[in-house]
Amino acid sequence: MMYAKVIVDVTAGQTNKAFDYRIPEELIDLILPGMRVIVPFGPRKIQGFIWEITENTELDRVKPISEMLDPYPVLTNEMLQLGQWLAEETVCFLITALQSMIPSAIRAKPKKILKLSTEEQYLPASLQAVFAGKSSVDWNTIPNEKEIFSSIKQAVEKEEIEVDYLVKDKTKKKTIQSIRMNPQYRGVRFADILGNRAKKQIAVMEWFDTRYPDEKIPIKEVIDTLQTSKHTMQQLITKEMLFLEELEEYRDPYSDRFFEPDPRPELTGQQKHVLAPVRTAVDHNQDTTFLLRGVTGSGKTEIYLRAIEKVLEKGEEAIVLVPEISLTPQMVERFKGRFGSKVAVLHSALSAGEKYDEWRKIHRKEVQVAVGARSAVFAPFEKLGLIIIDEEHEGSYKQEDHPRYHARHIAIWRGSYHKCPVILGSATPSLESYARAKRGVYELLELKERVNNIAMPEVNIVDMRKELRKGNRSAFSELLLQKLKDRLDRNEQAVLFLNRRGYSTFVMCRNCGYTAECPHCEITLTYHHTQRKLKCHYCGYEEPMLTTCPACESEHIRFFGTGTQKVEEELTKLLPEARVIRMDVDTTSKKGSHEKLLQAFGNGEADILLGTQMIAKGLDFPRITLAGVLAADTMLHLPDFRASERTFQLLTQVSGRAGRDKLTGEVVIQTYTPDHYSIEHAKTHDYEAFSLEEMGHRKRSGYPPYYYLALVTIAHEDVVKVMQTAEKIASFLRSSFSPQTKVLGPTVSPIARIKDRYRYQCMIKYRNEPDLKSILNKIANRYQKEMATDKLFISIDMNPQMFM
Ligand SMILES: Nc1ncnc2c1ncn2[C@@H]1O[C@H](COP(=O)(O)OP(=O)(O)OP(=O)(O)O)[C@@H](O)[C@H]1O
Ligand SMILES: [Zn+2]
Ligand SMILES: [Zn+2]
Repeated sequence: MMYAKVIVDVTAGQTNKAFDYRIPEELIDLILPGMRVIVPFGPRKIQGFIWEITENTELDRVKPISEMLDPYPVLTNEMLQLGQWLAEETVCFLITALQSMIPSAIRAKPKKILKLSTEEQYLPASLQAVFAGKSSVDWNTIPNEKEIFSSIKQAVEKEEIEVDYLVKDKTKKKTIQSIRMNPQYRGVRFADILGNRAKKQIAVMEWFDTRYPDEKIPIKEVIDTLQTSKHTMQQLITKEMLFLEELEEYRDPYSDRFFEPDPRPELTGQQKHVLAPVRTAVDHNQDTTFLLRGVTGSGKTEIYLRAIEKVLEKGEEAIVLVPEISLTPQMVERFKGRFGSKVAVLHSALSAGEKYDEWRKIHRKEVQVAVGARSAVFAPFEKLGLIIIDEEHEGSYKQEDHPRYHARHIAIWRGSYHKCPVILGSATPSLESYARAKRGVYELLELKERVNNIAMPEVNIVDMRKELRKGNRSAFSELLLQKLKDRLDRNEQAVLFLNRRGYSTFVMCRNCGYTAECPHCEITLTYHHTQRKLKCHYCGYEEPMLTTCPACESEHIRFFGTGTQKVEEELTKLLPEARVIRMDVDTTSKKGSHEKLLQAFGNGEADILLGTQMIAKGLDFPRITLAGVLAADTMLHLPDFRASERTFQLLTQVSGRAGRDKLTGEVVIQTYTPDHYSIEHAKTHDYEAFSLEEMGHRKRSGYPPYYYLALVTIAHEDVVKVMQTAEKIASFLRSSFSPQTKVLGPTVSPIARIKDRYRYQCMIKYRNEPDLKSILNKIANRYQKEMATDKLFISIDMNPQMFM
C-alpha cells in the first residue's frame, strides 16, 4: 500500500499537520509531492497538496484520494520547503503559504453543491422545496434558514443527500485548432490519390507537402492563406491525410509588440567596479546578498542586465522584482530588448489567464528570466542563478495579507537554497537593509555618480507658509509657476508630483465643522468628483455627495483638500497653453491606459505630467528637466515611525526624474516645514546624512533597525469583546516573553473600526526572543475556533510596514 500525506485546504482546526490518505492503485507512481488532489475530509471533498509519499501509516483506516488535479507537481520540492518556512516565519497556515506560491488561476475556489442521493420524495418537505425536481443545487442558492440547515444536516447524516465540491480550474487553457499533415503522404502525387478533379484538396496537400511537412499550422491560417474552405479541410481530415490537433496558445500580452534590440553600452568605470563582485558570486555559486546603492540615474539597471547575462551564459535563471508601479513598458522593454523571448513578465495588470500562461512558461523552462512584482519571487525556476530586487525600499514588497511576507526575505531564502547571489538595489535603501550592509551582513556596492557624470539636479525648497503670507492661495508657488513657464518656453518637459495620501478630498461643514465619515469604518469619506459621490477607501461604502450638513443643516458643506483633478484644473487656468497629462487612479483604471499615457508623454505629446505615486519611479525621459513636488509634508505627519524615511525616499525618487540626460535638471519642493531633516537632506541628495540622523531617532525611540517589531491586531463587532480579548492576549504575551521584550498596548488601532469591526492592537518590540513565533502560534491556535465561528479576527504581522 502507498500513502500520501496531504495538506488540506481548511484553515480551522489542527490543519497545519498533514493528513494520511491511501493512494488508489491506479494512481500509484503518478502521484508526486507538490501535486494538488481532491480528498474526502469529514463529509466533504476538498483540495489539498501532496506533501509526502510514504509506504505506511499509523492509522487503521485511511480514506483514498478521490482525484488527482494536476498531471505534474505545481509546487517543486523547493517550494514545499519554502512553504513550511514561510508558514513558520509569518505565523500562518501552511496551506495559505502553499497557495500563495501558485497563480490565482489555479487556486480555484471550490463551488459547493448539494446532491441528491435518494428520491426527492423521501426528503422532508422543506428540502423538497429546495431541490424542486433538480438532482443538485448550488449551496449559495439555499435559503439562509436555520430549519433548512438542520434538515440538511440530518439528511446528510442519513445519506439522503451529499455535499459535493465542484473544484474547477477557473482558467481554461486557450487552444487553437491546428492542422498537421499525415507524414505517410509525404512526396506522393496527390492527384493519384484524390483524383484530378479534387483541385482544392490537392492544392492544400501540396502546400503542406512542399512548405510545412512537419509543422502544425492553425486552421484559420491555412484557410486564409489558400483561400480554401472549411469543408475542403474537413474532407482531408476525414480521409486522414491531415490531422486536426488542438494547439495550446499562450496569451502573450506583449506578443503584438516589437521590442527594439537594446544597445549594450560600454560600462562606466564605476559600473565595472560594482559588477565584478556580482559576477564572481554568480560564477562561484556564492549566496551573497549585495546592497547596491546607486544614486538616481547611475545605471543600476545596466548592472542588473549584465549580471543576468552572466547567469544565462552559465545556463541558469534569474528573477527580477520591480515595484508594481514601475513595471512600466519602459522597464519591460529594457529586459525584453536585451533578452527577447527568454523573458516572462508577471504583472498584476495581466488577467488571471495571462498570468497563468507566463507562469507556465517558467514551469516548462521555456524562459530563463522572470520580471515581475512581489509574487514573482515565487517563480518556479529550478536553476536559479540570481535574484534582483529593484527599489528594495518599496513598501509594496511586503504583502499586507496572509501570508504577510516580505519579498526580500523570500529572495534571500531562495538565494541560500540555490547558492546564488541576491542584489537589492535602490537609491534610497531601507534603513534596515542599510544597517545590515554596514554590519557586513550584506555586501555594500555603491554607484555615487550619475552615468557620464551628469550632475544631480539642483533642488529648491519653497516655504509655503511664506507664499500664504504673500497672499498666494494656489497650490503653486511663484517659483514653481515661473519654472514651469520656462520649460514651456524652452520646449522641455516637467513632472509634478502630488501625494495621494493626505491629499484625498474630504467633506467638511464650514459652519459647524462636521466631517463625513464612513458609518462602518472610523475614517473620513473621500469625495469623487466624476461620480459626485463620497466613498470609503476601506470598505467601499458610498453615498451621494451631501448638499446640506446632516448636523446643522447648513448649506456650507464643501469638500476640502486637493486632488489631482483640482490641481489639473488650476494648472490649466494658470498655464492655459500647457498640455497636461494627468496620471492617477482615475485616469489609469482602464487596462493599458497607464502605458498609453506614459507613451504619449514620452512622445512629447504633453509638457507636464501630473500624477501621484505612480510617476515617482522608474521614468527615464531625456526631456524632463523639472520635477515639482506640490506638498512634501503630506506624508511627514502620518502616525508612522517610517514617515520621515518615506518622505526622504519619495523626494529623492521624484527629484531623480529630472535632468537624466544632456539637459540639466532642477527640482522644486514645496513644503510647510522646510527645516525638517527629511527635506533638508533631500535638498543635498545626502542619503548618508539622512540615514545617520534617522538612525539616531530610531535608536532613541526603540524602532527598527534597533528593535524588531511584531503587531497583533484584534477585531470584532463587539467592542467589549475586542477589549477583553486584547487584554488577555497582552497579558499572556507579557507573561511569556523575557523581560527585555516590550509589549505595548493594547491600544486602539490607528483606524479604530473597519467594516463594522472594532480594532485593537498590541505592539511587540524585541531584540532577541527565540520563542516569539511559538508563542504567537499559541495565540493563533488558541483563538482559531473563535475566528472560524465567531467573526473574531486576529492578525499577526511579524514585520509590520503600515501603521494606518
Ligand atoms: N554605461 C552606460 N553608458 C551609457 N549610458 C548608460 C550606461 N549605463 C546606463 N546608461 C543610461 O543611463 C540612464 C540611467 O540608467 P538607469 O535607468 O539604469 O539608472 P538607475 O540607476 O536605474 O536610475 P533610477 O534609480 O533613477 O531608476 C539610462 O538611460 C541608461 O540607458
Ligand atoms: Zn468603510
Ligand atoms: Zn454643519
